[in-house]
Amino acid sequence: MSRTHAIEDYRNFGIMAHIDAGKTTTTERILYYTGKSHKIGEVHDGAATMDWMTQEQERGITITSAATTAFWHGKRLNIIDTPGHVDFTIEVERSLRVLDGAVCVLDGNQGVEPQTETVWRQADKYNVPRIVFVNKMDKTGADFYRCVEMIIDRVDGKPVCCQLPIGSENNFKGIIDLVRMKAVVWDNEELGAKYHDEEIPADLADKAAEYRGKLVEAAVELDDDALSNYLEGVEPDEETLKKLIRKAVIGRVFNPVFCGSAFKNKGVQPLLDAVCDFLPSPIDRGAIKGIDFNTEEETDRKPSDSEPLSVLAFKIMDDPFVGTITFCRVYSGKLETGMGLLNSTRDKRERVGRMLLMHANNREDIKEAYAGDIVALAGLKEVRTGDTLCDPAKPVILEKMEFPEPVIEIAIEPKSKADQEKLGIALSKLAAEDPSFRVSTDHESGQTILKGMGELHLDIKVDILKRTYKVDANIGAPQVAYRETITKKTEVDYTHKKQTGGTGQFARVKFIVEPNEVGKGFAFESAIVGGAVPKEYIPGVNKGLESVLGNGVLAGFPVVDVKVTLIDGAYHEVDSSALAFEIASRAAFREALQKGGPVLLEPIMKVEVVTPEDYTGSVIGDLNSRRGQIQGQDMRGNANVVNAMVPLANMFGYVNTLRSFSQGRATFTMQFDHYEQVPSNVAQEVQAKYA
Ligand SMILES: Nc1nc2c(ncn2[C@@H]2O[C@H](COP(=O)(O)OP(=O)(O)OP(=O)(O)O)[C@@H](O)[C@H]2O)c(=O)[nH]1
Repeated sequence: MSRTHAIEDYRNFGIMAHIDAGKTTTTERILYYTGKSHKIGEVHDGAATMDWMTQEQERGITITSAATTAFWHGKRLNIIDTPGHVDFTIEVERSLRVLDGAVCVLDGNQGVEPQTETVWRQADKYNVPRIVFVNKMDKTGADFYRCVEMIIDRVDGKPVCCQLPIGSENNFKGIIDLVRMKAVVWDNEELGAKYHDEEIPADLADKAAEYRGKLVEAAVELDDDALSNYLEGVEPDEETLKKLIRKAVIGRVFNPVFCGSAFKNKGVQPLLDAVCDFLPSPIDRGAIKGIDFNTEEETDRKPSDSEPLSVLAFKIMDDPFVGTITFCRVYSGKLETGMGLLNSTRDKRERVGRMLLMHANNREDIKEAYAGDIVALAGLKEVRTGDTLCDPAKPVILEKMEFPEPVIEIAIEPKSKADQEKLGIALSKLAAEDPSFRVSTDHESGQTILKGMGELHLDIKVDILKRTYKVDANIGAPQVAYRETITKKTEVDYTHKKQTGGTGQFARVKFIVEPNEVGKGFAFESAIVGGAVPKEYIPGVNKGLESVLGNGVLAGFPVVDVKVTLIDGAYHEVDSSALAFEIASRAAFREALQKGGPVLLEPIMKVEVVTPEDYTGSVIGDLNSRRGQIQGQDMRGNANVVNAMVPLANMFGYVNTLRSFSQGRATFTMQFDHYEQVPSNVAQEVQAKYA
């Protein structure tokens, strides 16, 4: 066996969108037209091929990213489904890492929505080239040109139209292809599989000429020859124009815009052509950066089969038939079944057992995979999302992923010993799959605490625990993940002395404890000169300090952004030990936190409410009563958009409140923004509740 497609003919791409913009429907159509899926699974039937898990189907949102391989006009497409819900941004980031390009799907009526903004910015962060598909052109109120404007206003994108819609709402018939200057019209049969070229309708000729002009002007900027020809009145031919657009996308100079209606089966095939023509191949993306496992020096891996093997695990899933499967992207080299690998992130050996290629409705066992491929490996022992797998003889660690801190937590109490065991196994699997989901044990109560990015995120985990793993448990109410810090610099001098029969314990430490920069966490430094505290006791000091970090003095929340400097101390030849220093440091640190003006910090969420004008007053009044700070208001179409910063503590159950006073017409999204000091009256309540 060898490669079926040259690496230049690969398109690893994702579809990103705000919830409900039509990602799943568009993906379904793509799979149908590429011939791998024989029945279109409508989302409202809950049968969409990309929606794998029951939980997702019931909720109608795509939670997990699955990767599917399809073929179109000689190109090999790996479609990586990215979830749109705000609680799962981590999944979006994770898939963005392994994409070479993306299609950003907009709802033609809603345009750029809050979550579109979020994923757009994430795509900026990972330098992902993208094209835009304005979907739902058949929907009442759909407005292609407004969507294009919103790409500029909302996300500072550079939209350039490559198509224009013909008709809209019920009369949406097809598109004008501005590259070929042809109309493309769909026949209403075979689910839109048939379509044909026509001349551009006379009433749209001027508009088409105007937008063609804009497209050509933007494109010729990318090439001196094309520009000078253009200035002399010679337009680029079709092939040249396509090349220039491709260059613009890959260099992230502008974002070509396409349109259609996935649901009404129009526009998807030209979108696939655009994916092939304009999105980058792995070669266009170049080498991936990494760190040499042995020398820790920077290195890279070129997208080539002849380079040493490097593979990134980006998604772990439990599959009912195969067990745990790990979705991986091969960046360089050749991967074969039976091969021994190094998980360089964890310094653990693995063996490639089964290797699968996922198609829309079947999975194919394969023996070999090449640079650029996205495959699923079954039976790996200990791989987590973000780990690198590589050739043990040429080990490399590819870029590490960063994950935000969870802001919400719930306690879970298994009902029986058997449930306790099932819970343990299930939690370790869930945590491996999703690094934004954490598990810890409460110091005092001994309860198991689940931590996540939002209410829905944890809801879904609990659902999986109960249904997939059959864990019977009591679940506590969701709680805010508070933190503690200090506001003042203090000095403490503490001596631990104990005489018990024979040898005693003696240790003295003197610390300066002060606020650290926000977000910098905890820092410890020893400024001891001379031998006031011998080196061998420093680890004891550190251990003592760290033992306090998980359990602050106000209400037992984690302590953050504190800096401790050891400036002096004393020891005793016989009675001192690391343990004595640990005890002294622990007590000293607690004393310093008490004296340092301790405060509680709470997560503040960025909230955006979209509401019909009639309810704007109630929305604002309600947000104010939730300690919200209104940041601004503006109009989107005929709806009012209210932006606010609101403490997470006051956002529980907001979805129901909003729904009831707006008759279900207002919607909202929120995401974590920053931690902020809790006002003192509220802090007292929190302390009373937790302390
Ligand atoms: N009118 C119209 N409705 C569409 C179109 N595309 C999708 N829809 C509908 O919009 C709803 C959401 O579509 P999905 O494909 O599930 O959207 P999604 O972006 O995958 O949603 P999540 O997976 O929940 O993020 C469904 O009811 C679709 O039938 C379209 O082109 N026109």
